[in-house]
Amino acid sequence: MSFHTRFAFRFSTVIIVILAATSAPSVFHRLASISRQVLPSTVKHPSQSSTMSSSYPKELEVALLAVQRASILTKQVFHAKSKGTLTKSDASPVTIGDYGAQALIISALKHNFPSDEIVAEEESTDLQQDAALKDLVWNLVKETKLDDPSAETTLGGSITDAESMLNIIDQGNSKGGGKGRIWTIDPIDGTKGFLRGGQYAVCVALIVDGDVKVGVLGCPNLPVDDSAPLEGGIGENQSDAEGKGALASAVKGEGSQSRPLGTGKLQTPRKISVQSISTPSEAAFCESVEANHSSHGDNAKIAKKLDITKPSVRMDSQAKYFSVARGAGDIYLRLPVRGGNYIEKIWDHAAGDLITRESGGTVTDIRGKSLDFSQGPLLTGNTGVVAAGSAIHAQVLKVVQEVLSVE
Ligand SMILES: Nc1ncnc2c1ncn2[C@@H]1O[C@H](COP(=O)(O)O)[C@@H](OP(=O)(O)O)[C@H]1O
Ligand SMILES: [Mg+2]
Ligand SMILES: [Mg+2]
Ligand SMILES: [Mg+2]
Repeated sequence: MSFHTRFAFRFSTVIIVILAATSAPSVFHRLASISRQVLPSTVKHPSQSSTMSSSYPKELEVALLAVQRASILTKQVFHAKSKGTLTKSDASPVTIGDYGAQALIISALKHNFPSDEIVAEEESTDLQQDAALKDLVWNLVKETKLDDPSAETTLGGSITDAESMLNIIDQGNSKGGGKGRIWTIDPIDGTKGFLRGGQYAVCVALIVDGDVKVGVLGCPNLPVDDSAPLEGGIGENQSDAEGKGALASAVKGEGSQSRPLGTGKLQTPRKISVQSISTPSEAAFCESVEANHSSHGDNAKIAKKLDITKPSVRMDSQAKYFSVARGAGDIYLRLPVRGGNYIEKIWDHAAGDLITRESGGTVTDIRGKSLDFSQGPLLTGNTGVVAAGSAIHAQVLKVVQEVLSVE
């Protein structure tokens, strides 16, 4: 790094620390006031909520609270001018928000379920080599708390110092697989969306013997209102202003729910379900903003063949799964880019896949196979994703296969 680059970086580091310190109270205040205005009914304590009847009550409660707490951290970074961005070896971005959220989530999971394994997206190597960035992440992590002390006690696992934080980030290094209890974490899914002020999601799922049992998605920039129309555009005007911030969850066999994201006690959840359209021509469909993550051209051909007239809605992250699951969108296509050989990662899909299926949707790859989370960190057995309401999925898949010439 040249002296000038180093100076510029240090300078931006100082600015972000100041911004984080000065903006945090107002962000908290604003969030508290949002939850008072929009969310009148709060549950008394998470353990008394509807998570009680679940077959994974503790797992669901901890995952919900962990996502909620990590989202407080990501929202602070979202509002900061400089987000402490590094470029990883695969040329993708990672920010102090990704590292901080991962540290907080892993500490809660390890505290509550010490023998479970974790497959998480980030690792601390780049952070170890950058003391300024590490301090920045540590400052965020140590300051971020839910505003309900009993929820903080439930999460537990407070991190003592920056070095332990690095160690905790790297506890998400399990190789995954088809045996035992494995959590998968995407601390910020849609980092590119996060950086450009669009949609992003904090994602946690529990996989047991290869099968997703619990899924939670925190989407700070999605509307609280499940019936709000899908927002288009690439997201410059998407934000976590009043009325935004939604938390989706599902437990296998028990349906799926949405609730306001909040900052402390879990809010009362509502059941969600896909929209009951029976013909794809009425569908609203969503796709990645990034053209190299999913083939926009093939999506357009498929939409045309299905007589879909509404323009596709482009949004980043697993917010797409959540949108289909609550009936705001109807179809999410993630089609392999021609000539590419990308293999999808489990943390980009586990929570969204379960939430969509538990909402009455069907999720397969382009061959009609269910997503297989038992193969390690990668979805090596699958190509692409076709998610839609069960009533229209077969018709959509047929056209996907025609357009992509899938045998
Ligand atoms: N060439 C590629 N094809 C498909 N997905 C890709 C990709 N490169 C990166 N991704 C994944 O796409 C995710 C974002 O998805 P979307 O485009 O739906 O927002 C990224 O998650 P992260 O942002 O967590 O890194 C990343 O894992
Ligand atoms: Mg990433
Ligand atoms: Mg991701
Ligand atoms: Mg990510």
